[in-house]
Amino acid sequence: MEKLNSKMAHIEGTHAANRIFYLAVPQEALLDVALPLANSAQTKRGWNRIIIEKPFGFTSLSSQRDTESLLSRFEEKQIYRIDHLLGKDLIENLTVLRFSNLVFEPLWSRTYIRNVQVIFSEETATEIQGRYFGNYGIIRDIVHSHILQTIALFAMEPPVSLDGEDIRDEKVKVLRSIRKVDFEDVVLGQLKDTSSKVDRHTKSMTPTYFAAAMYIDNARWDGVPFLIKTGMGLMKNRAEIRIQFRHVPGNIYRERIGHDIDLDTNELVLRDLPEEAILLKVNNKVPGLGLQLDASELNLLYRDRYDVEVPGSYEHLLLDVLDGDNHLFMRSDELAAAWNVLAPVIHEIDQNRVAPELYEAGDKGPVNAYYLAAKHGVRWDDDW
Ligand SMILES: O=C1O[C@H](COP(=O)(O)O)[C@@H](O)[C@H](O)[C@H]1O
Repeated sequence: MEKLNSKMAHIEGTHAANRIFYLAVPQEALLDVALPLANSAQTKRGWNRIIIEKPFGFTSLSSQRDTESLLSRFEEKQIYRIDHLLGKDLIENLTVLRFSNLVFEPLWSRTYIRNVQVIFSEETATEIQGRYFGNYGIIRDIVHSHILQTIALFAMEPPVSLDGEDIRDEKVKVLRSIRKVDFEDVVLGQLKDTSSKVDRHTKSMTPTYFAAAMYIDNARWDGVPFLIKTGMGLMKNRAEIRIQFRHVPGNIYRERIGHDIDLDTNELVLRDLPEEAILLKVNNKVPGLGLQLDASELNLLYRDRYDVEVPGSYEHLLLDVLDGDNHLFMRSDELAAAWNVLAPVIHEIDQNRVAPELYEAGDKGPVNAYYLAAKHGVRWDDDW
């Protein structure tokens, strides 16, 4: 680190200079790199920021130890825990849509929302063959940061401003309000594969699929199920948030809808994959004589609306680091709160060697996820 410091000082010359250190190192090596760096490689002629790649700890305890050590050498505002999936436009749009349109924010609560679904699935299964995923699994890799941060941004109260700390203050309140997940409301899956590498992980029982029902115990979200499902090696790449609204009370068109009323409540879909779009399902009169209703969608397909190249999510987040905008990066208290949500689930899995349900590559994932959703009054809509 001293050599690194001299080398950088040589490049910087006599100019004022800021430094960003980007650490994509195994979690076990984090402190071995970060602490000497803090001692010997920081510039005194500008600011220093440190980017840390996930996973953010292996257990709640190891994460807490890492955080304490990091905070003994760095200030909180220097630390950027990066999860590139949070750099997707879908995530930023979540708050833009909600807080800059009058038509959404008044509906954003238990009064009008029946359930929320957060879905992230990937076709690829290559990642799970690597050492990292094989050891960490989908809960630490995707749920801990990506899914919980998405829920926090979705469910938070309006922040005082767009300042990173104001947004983080609201996110942490949501994370701290998530009820302890009931293990009955968890489905674990593992990709069935006959190749030797994956077979090794099959024996390790690392989950490659996770579905759960979560509840946020606060005044805004009391009783609203947040259904999450995420997995690798599934039938399609899919990243979306689906918001299903309640039934229209005393709907005078009930008879005209013609089929299952459950299918015909309004639904808002914010989608990143397979392609970026915002969809709103509304009931509409079928053209022609008579009065028959049909569920159609108002469709904002990005590729039709915008002729721009969407920057990669790393580009977005690295620019945020340069700008000192930390709202999409987990603060230490958010990290601890996220561990509090998931640590009991991870503990239960490890303690009782809970066997995941096996599923075929290219399939929809464990059938139990469908029972789980039904138990909470949700039907996964795989087609719309
Ligand atoms: O962070 C992660 O993201 C990738 C997916 O990233 P994308 O940019 O290809 O959408 C995922 O495969 C990996 O498991 C996870 O750690």
